[in-house]
Amino acid sequence: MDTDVIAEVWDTINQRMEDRPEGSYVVSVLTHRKGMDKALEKVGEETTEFILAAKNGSSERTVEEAADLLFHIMLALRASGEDLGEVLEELSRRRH
Ligand SMILES: N=c1c2ncn([C@@H]3O[C@H](COP(=O)(O)OP(=O)(O)OP(=O)(O)O)[C@@H](O)[C@H]3O)c2ncn1[C@@H]1O[C@H](COP(=O)(O)O)[C@@H](O)[C@H]1O
Repeated sequence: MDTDVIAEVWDTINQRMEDRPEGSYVVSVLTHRKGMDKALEKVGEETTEFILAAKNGSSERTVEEAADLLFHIMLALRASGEDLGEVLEELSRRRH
């Protein structure tokens, strides 16, 4: 399982906010006029889509929607000024 991809995507999100390249989805969400609400709105949408996919029993859609949800949670974390590393450490502390 490639767990490094989470850290890599987080780094890309931070890099996009430094470089602000044209056409970047990350930049479009994180600089939206609605501010953090845009990222939170996307988390809400993707949560609903994930629930529907899981309830419908579609394996492919469930995987895709879970990826969308995880990604948008990362964007919302960044919009909140939180560090993904702290979340991963919290998860790590809960292991028993
Ligand atoms: N993982 C993702 C990722 N997952 C989903 N998305 C985008 O999220 C958007 C929203 O998905 P929706 O399901 O809501 O689809 P939609 O029909 O386009 O809906 P709306 O955006 O119009 O509301 C889509 O445009 C997808 O392209 C992503 N965009 C970027 N990434 C990662 O972020 C990195 C930086 O992306 P850029 O900022 O675009 O360079 C990429 O290299 C990827 O690693």
